[in-house]
Amino acid sequence: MADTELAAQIKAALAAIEIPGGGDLASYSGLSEIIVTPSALAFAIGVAPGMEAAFGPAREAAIGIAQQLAGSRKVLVSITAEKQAGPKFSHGSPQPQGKTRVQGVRRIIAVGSGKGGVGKSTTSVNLALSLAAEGLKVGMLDADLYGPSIPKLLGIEGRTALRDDGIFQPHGAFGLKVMSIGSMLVPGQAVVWRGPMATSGLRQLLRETDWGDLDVLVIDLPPGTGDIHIGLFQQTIVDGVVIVSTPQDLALIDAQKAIDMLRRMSVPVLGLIENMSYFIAPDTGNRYDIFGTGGAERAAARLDIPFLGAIPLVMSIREHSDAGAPPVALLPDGPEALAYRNVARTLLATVA
Ligand SMILES: Nc1ncnc2c1ncn2[C@@H]1O[C@H](COP(=O)(O)OP(=O)(O)OP(=O)(O)O)[C@@H](O)[C@H]1O
Repeated sequence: MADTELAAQIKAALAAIEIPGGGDLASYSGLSEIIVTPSALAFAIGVAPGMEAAFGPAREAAIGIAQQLAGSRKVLVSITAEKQAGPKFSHGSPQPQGKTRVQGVRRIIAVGSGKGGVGKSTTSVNLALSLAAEGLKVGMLDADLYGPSIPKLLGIEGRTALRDDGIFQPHGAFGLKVMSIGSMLVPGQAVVWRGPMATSGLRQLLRETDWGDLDVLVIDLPPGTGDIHIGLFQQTIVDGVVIVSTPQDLALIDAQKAIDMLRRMSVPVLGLIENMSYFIAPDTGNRYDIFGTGGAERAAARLDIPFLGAIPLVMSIREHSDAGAPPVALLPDGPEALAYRNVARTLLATVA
């Protein structure tokens, strides 16, 4: 059956569910679009603030109905309270309420960047592997719902992450426990989740994954500052965020914006990593500071945050990463891996 047909069939079946205040779920204006992917089915029920609990039974019934029709797909049905007026962050989002920890996860370190393409995901993966090399139990969550690249970087693309009881079973990759929205998509498929639905999709990935017992969960955030960041920081205790930047000024200006948001939301900024900092010539091994030196370090000092280190621009990082063999796993004692591992050690010293 085509995805659109299945979505229509589920919507029709939701007419059997009564909602608080009268009426049925199928014709309720707060019902989002029903999204069907090869291995997941997701929709959200938007409710007025304070009505979340009242809609609980309708959500349960919707999950039951959707699951019957969805086959082996993982069903995600979220209740999202509409935004209410209140003190504004950059996006006019609600004030943070109770933040909680994720079961079994001792620390969460998120990796962000001011803009896309600075190598945030590559850095996240190698940072997570470097923390594991220090003897920690490490998990990795790809929160970049709009461009999940972790499955590709860790060589788990195209593998679904499901378990019978509806709880996600993370993938094992190079000793990491890994979960990504990308595990539910076919390669190249765009994610159409937006706004509150993306936020609650991420919440489910975070909370409904069997992480077991982790010392650290590294979260690869989307670039910039958006609903996903705000939702995560409002609901979850994040021990700190590491910002990845390239040496160019423009990228640093964007990084400053991200740091500003974190400060406004009282999320600790653990430090700045300068990626693609200098170029190592593959033939001679000579170092070239193609963007000048020390830009990120000076920016870190100006922003009063730790400078965690610099990662060189090396062709082999790109080639190996894009082939699903991250340098820290492939050659843990190679020069590229050592650059990441030094950053991880500095980070651990900073956190300690
Ligand atoms: N230090 C590096 N040396 C060489 N290439 C790198 C380095 N870091 C990242 N790259 C390459 O740069 C490209 C972008 O990296 P990556 O996908 O990690 O960026 P990103 O900031 O996460 O991007 P997006 O915003 O799209 O998620 C990739 O092809 C990656 O292999």
